Amino acid sequence: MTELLTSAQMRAIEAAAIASGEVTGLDLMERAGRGVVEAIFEAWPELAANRGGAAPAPPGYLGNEEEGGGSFRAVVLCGPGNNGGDGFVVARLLAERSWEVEVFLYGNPENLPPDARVNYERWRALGEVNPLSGRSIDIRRHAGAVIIDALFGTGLSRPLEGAAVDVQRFLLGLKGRSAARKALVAVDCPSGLCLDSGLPIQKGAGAAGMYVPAADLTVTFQRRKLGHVIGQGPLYCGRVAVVDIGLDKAVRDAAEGRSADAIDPIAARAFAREVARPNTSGGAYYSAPGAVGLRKRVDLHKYHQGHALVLSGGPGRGGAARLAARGALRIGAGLVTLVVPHDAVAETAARVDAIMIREADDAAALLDDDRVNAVCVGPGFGLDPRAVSLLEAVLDSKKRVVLDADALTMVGAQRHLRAKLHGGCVLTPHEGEFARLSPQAAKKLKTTAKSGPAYSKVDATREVAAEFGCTVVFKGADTVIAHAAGLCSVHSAHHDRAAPWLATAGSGDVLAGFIAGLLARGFAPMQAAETAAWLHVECALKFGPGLIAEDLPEQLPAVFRDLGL
Ligand SMILES: NC(=O)C1=CN([C@@H]2O[C@H](COP(=O)(O)OP(=O)(O)OC[C@H]3O[C@@H](n4cnc5c(N)ncnc54)[C@H](O)[C@@H]3O)[C@@H](O)[C@H]2O)[C@@H](O)CC1
Ligand SMILES: [K+]
Repeated sequence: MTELLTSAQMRAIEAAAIASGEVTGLDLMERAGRGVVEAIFEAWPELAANRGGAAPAPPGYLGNEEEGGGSFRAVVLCGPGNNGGDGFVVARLLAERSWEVEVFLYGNPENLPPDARVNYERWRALGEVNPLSGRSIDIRRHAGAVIIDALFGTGLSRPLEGAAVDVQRFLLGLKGRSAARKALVAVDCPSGLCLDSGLPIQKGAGAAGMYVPAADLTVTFQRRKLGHVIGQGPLYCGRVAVVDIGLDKAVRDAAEGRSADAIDPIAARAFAREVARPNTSGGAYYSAPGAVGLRKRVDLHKYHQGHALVLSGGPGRGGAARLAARGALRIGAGLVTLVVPHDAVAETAARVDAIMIREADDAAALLDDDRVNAVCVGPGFGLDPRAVSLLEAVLDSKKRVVLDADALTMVGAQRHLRAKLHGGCVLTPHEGEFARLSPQAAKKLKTTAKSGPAYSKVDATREVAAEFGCTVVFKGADTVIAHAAGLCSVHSAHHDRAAPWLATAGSGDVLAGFIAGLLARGFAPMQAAETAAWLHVECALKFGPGLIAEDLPEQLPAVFRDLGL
């Protein structure tokens, strides 16, 4: 798990590091610019060929063809703040490697903040700075160039205007004509994108994302920001490289609440974390939540691995619950029982073997049984009065429960059910279900952001988790998981974890079953949700294209083997 920072958190961490005397702003800017250059060479090794990166470059000239190349070209677009400052560093470092570098500045050099100003002057010793305008960048002259977007980073607070918009349009015009430019590299983020939400900051609705050209590579510093992994961020950012600028300790101190006064306010707000490979060590034992991991202890029999109930709908509607039950069993619950209405028993019995079946009339007795320690309710469940009273009984039992699909619809519509939610509940809405749970939060999320930081999926998920007092898993390619107390994780299924074929009927039912199975095994709700979200994508990646929901639980054995279980 690594921290995902907001812009304010990053600023405070930088400020605290500078205030501590450990580092100066100029050092950080130099490391940032150097990191961008190194990330470019890592992404396109052929670009590192100029001078082989070895000989110190003589300053004061550009594009010396005789000095071993000099044919690489960069256009650096610098903005009015420290993001622009990073751009001047990049320009200098590339020029020192004999690149032809052309630099444009949006704004008045007199108004640059001090560190950016220093780097502006250092660049001026090497080359010119042109005022930025849409026309100033000639598409033909810059064919084949690497374009560095250093206009705005974490400081973006309002929509782009004037020449900045012209330039964005120009860059967008290049889209699809890959021969025209070598690459678009964004410093910290593609300018116009809000790094707290992954949403473009823009003037009007309808123009969604119009002025944020998608980068091929985004180079950010120390940690990914939320905007890199949620909303439209992953689409705009391209590949994201994270460069160490020496603030690792400062980030960890802040996240763990060890910081000096300057960072206290952010330590109080929980840091968001990125969901990573789950912990596989330790025993999972349902009576001892906390000491958990995916590895099963050899000395425990099936009752010690928990017993999950999955509530099913009526005849012809049990497929979703069966998928969830299969998921719960495969992920390691010791026992899984499908609870089905009387008239659906025969149909269900014809479809399952290792999963037990009980009639819905027995639900009360099952919910009274202490060995039953997790419930999954919602997939294919129905919305009729029988469903409502069963859901009520489940919530009254205070057992850990995953609420999905129809259960979310009922909770969204009925206040008295909502009042029964508790800390052991995990809600797993997709976008439509989320809007039923909280129309206000969904509306805010859909409103065009005219100023930064924009309201984000993390804000929305945290808000609903706090309001309902439970864990909320807001699904999507960016899955956000929030705990009532504010703890929050993001699982971003993009780039090397992109699994678009997960968007298939029943895949959410399997996820609900995975979470229920892990709850049965003794995982705490937040941990069950994080681990299930990771494994769900892992199963999809393992199977690949052509996946249908039934395939997901069947990939778990191979995934577990890969984890060394
Ligand atoms: N502070 C530091 O020590 C470091 C900062 N770094 C860089 O600095 C960036 C943040 O710098 P800044 O805080 O100066 O912010 P930016 O450079 O992102 O933005 C500059 C300024 O532009 C103004 N602005 C915002 N939206 C605008 C708009 N639409 N049109 C015109 N002006 C607008 C704001 O006043 C903002 O302060 C990071 O993204 C990163 O690239 C890195 O160099 C690492 C070290
Ligand atoms: K930028």
